[in-house]
Amino acid sequence: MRVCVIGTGYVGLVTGVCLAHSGHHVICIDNNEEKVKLMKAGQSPIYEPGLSELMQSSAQSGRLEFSTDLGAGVKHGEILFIAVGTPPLPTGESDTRYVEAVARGIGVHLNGGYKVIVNKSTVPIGSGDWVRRIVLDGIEERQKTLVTAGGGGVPEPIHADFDVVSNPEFLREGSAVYDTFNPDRIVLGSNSKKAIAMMQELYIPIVERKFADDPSLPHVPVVVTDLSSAEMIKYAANAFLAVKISFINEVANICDRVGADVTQVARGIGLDSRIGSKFLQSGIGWGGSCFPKDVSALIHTADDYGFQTELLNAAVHVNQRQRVIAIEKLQHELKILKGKTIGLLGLTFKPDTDDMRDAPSLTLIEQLNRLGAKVKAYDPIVSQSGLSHGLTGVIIETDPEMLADGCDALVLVTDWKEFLSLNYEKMAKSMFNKVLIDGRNFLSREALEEIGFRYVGIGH
Ligand SMILES: NC(=O)C1=CN([C@@H]2O[C@H](COP(=O)(O)OP(=O)(O)OC[C@H]3O[C@@H](n4cnc5c(N)ncnc54)[C@H](O)[C@@H]3O)[C@@H](O)[C@H]2O)C=CC1
Ligand SMILES: O=C(O)[C@H]1O[C@H](OP(=O)(O)OP(=O)(O)OC[C@H]2O[C@@H](n3ccc(=O)[nH]c3=O)[C@H](O)[C@@H]2O)[C@H](O)[C@@H](O)[C@@H]1O
Repeated sequence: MRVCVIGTGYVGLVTGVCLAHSGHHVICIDNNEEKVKLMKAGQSPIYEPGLSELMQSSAQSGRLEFSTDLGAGVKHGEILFIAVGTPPLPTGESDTRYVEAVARGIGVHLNGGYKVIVNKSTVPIGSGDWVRRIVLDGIEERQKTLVTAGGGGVPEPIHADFDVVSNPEFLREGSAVYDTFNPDRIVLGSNSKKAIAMMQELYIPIVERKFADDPSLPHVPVVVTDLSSAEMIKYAANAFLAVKISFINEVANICDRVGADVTQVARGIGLDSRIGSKFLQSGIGWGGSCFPKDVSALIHTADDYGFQTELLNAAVHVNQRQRVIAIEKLQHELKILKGKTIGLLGLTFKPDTDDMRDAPSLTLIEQLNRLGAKVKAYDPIVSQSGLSHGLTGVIIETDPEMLADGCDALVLVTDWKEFLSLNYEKMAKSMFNKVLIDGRNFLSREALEEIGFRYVGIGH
């Protein structure tokens, strides 16, 4: 099928590349010229395992193109994906201005045959109908320009036939390509049978697990709903996962006090199939570009209807406290932090991504600076990129041993695999105090204690 994906962030680029790999003809549109130039040259603007290889092979096959020309993209696609960002406003609401600009742009360029317009971006509940209206506004805008250009004559009315579908995305950064080819479900929300049928056809290779790790698994379930329910599924899924992490973090804090080990507790409860073992890893709190913004947006939506969320507010509150738990632990070990040097192992909000949006490391840097500590950091991706990533108040070291040099404590912030095999013995030798706060319960307490580290986990 012919597909146009508008917005080439994590979601748009991965969607476009994976659909092209599935055999569709895809044009990816972005209004950032630098990004498009990079992608045309075969380079991925984001770090995502496996993406560059797939991007290059799809481009070579002629099924994947990149452009800044929205008009060309709209003309090409039978299915038009809106995949631009919906960042949080200071109020917690979702900023839908980029979606609005794209929907209007689609309307301005729409002409001819039937199109399915897909909301892939995470958008507030009710946005499907709103997008429809904005597209109609765009069509009207174009109609007016035709009247003006026609010098007063009556131009032909623009023929534009389209439906809107909500198709929320559930991929995780760091495993986005894997998640796209191995989804737990595909959600399609629309009141148009024709649009749903086209979306089902588009996803046949993925539903039939053509590129899955285990092609013998049953087909991927497709959940067909109305527009609002599909939009709600996205928010409810992220909110549930955030609540689950806040829950285990609360349990970890109790473990710390009573002397239990949260990693053993998580295993013990996670084997109950009603609970499940995933997303029970306690640590220094959830972050990233989506959990914080989506939970806030859902709280805000409820508030718009005069409904006060209790559980979601508590999950956010627990998370805010958790994001400074490493500071409490450092103060407990080192007492005064003013003048001390703290080394952060990892900066990104999770491993295998270069994304720094709402990363817990940012809270730590800010708080440590406020308390007068000197902050250094090493991150496998951020340190290599040579870019500052807009970070202030932190010295970026180029290797873990330089990071440890002169430190009073190390804090493991991101569970990058390479941190499992660092030369901690050598690192300990150049530290003033051998304290290691393991913010992800990731390293071996026994091995580190043997080297002489004072190891402090989170409820562990
Ligand atoms: N990042 C993630 O892992 C996930 C994100 N989502 C949702 O997907 C949406 C996109 O998220 P990301 O990919 O992280 O976004 P992003 O912020 O990384 O990328 C958005 C892209 O859209 C482009 N753009 C903005 N306005 C445009 C316009 N008028 N025309 C063409 N391109 C335009 C930007 O240049 C940028 O490349 C958001 O709603 C997000 O909540 C959903 C699931 C996972
Ligand atoms: O809407 C989105 O953008 C995406 O948000 C999350 O994906 P992502 O933010 O990439 O990362 P996660 O792996 O979910 O981790 C989010 C945060 O929770 C933390 N986390 C995760 C799991 C866990 O057990 N404990 C824990 O603290 C991570 O360290 C990270 O800070 C969801 O997992 C995706 O399904 C969703 O599509």
